[in-house]
Amino acid sequence: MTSQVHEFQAEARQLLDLMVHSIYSNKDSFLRELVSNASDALDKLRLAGLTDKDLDADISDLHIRLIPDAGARTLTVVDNGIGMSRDEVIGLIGTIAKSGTAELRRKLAESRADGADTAVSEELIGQFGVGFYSTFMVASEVTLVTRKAGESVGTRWTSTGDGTYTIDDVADAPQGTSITLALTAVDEDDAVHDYADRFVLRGLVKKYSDFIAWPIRMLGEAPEPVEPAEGEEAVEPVGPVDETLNSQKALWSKSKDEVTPEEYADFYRHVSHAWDEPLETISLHAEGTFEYQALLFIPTQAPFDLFMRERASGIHLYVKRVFIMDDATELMPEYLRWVQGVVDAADLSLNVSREILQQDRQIRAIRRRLVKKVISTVQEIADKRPDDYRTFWENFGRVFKEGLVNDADNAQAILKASMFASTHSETEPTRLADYLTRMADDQDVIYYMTGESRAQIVGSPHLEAFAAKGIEVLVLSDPVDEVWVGTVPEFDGKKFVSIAKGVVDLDGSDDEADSERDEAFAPLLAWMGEALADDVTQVRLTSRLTDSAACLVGDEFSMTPQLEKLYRASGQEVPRSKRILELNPTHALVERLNERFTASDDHAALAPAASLVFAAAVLAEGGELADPAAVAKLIAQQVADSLA
Ligand SMILES: Nc1ncnc2c1ncn2[C@@H]1O[C@H](COP(=O)(O)OP(=O)(O)OP(=O)(O)O)[C@@H](O)[C@H]1O
Repeated sequence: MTSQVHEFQAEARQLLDLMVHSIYSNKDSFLRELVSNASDALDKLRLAGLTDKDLDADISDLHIRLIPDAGARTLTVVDNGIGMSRDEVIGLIGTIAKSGTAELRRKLAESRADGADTAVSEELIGQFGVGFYSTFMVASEVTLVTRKAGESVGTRWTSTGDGTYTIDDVADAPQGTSITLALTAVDEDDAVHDYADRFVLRGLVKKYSDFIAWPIRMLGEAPEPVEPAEGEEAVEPVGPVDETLNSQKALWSKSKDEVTPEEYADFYRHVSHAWDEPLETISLHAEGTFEYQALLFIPTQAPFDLFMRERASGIHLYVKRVFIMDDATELMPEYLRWVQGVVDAADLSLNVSREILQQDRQIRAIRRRLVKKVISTVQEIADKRPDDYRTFWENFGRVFKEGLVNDADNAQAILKASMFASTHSETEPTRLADYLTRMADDQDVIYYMTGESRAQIVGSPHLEAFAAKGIEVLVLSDPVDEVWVGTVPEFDGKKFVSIAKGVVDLDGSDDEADSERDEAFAPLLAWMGEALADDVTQVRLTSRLTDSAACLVGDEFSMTPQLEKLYRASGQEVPRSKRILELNPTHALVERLNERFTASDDHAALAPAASLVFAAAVLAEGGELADPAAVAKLIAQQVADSLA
């Protein structure tokens, strides 16, 4: 195929544009990205070499090489790794194939609207990770030459970072990938350093990529020619010597006090392809039956694709320092999918397959231990670093809570490390332990209400008497909350009780007065139960209301309307369940209804009022009316009558 000019995909073009005009403060990071990609490519080739005996590729001396050229002002980063086919180059480099692209597009549009101010672009780069494109922060033109292991023809890709790139075939490309940057002018004020300078490169590799497992080599400066001493023969000039710039030490095999926080942070960015700082680093060295080392990170920022179905695990699996796979989902449950890092197991085969991993006893044991460690670390952050914990919770809380549904064994530990909005404070969520300390002596359960939003829950009539009596109620408005409250019965021996279900007795009952009142209302309640039989199972009195006339409650085991809605949204058939209509006997509307009911036998005349009481209860909790038009008609009629 001949030379072809292609256009970048729209998102890729916008991202590139952001890079070319970058005000991102850390320009040096382009090198970390290139080395990281090269290292991944070497990992992949070694693995392919181990598993595919027929692969025609040389894996004898896998390495990365930096070739600075001060005269030409270029820097070339070469690896002899897996390389890319022509289609892969177009697919991987010309487009952003990552999930979360829609989100990226939205953010890019926002950043344009804001005139791409620094904060937006830093945040965007931090969350999305721009990888290869970061080269355009320091290069006016980038040329990539690559040949995939096992293929005979290579590909050249060139772009100046405007809207297009050029693709050519290259007959004699060496296996692997070489990326040449035509460097822009040095601008110390803008943090663009001299990337053709060996001294600068040595420093950057040491700083960002020291732990990379493959050697990163560079030819040193040619030694000054030695003048022969008088009478001696001229010394043969020696060429420059190859240096290895990194120590190649696997950070996960070191103990925590041997590694600096910066080294951990750079390693985190390498494994996660993220650009933020780790919020916490967990290092585990297990000996005994199953020997393994793990180095895990809790990120500061949530990645774009946290909620995408196809998001893989962030755990890289190694066996005795050999990279095996970068998405070992078997090692971390889905609700901890934001954990990034490395697990290096000593006793697995290098050829281990996914199927084997799924059944492996050792993997299961490691996973159990890692899960407990991650949860206890979250709890420690919660106990000791409230600000960091808030950051964590805002980013990952909703996902973390999925564990309450999926990991019964750890549910109590997850609850302990979680926080929940409550009526105690509008802005500050509460830990459950704190809720317990605020409970009155005679309260022995934890009250909660689920709903679609805080506003809807707090405005619902069910909460009235709780608010009036100052009883704290958890305000649970994430979809996952609807589900976990059905599976986790209690915390610390205290039952979770929905204030929208079952019977509530908050008026400190005076039994005699109650039974008189019940008698007085009984005929009305029975009649209303029949009149509204299509919509409710029963009509009864309640003490949970103070201002409203009526509300709807489920029985203790029924689904909430929100949960029904969630099921329907996920395509499952659920019958619309009827609930109980509760009336507030101290409300004028209910009192008058009863007076009219007892005064006349023409009960049918009260049917519209009964229907409206029910409709108002549905609306008050933010629900949807089955027949809004009919209700609107009823209202019009009743208002007209009252104005007559
Ligand atoms: N040196 C290389 N050898 C082989 N493939 C490469 C190389 N550099 C990049 N690639 C391929 O191109 C893809 C895109 O690279 P890029 O750096 O843009 O993103 P990334 O590394 O996948 O993720 P991130 O943007 O989060 O860093 C890589 O995933 C890899 O498949």
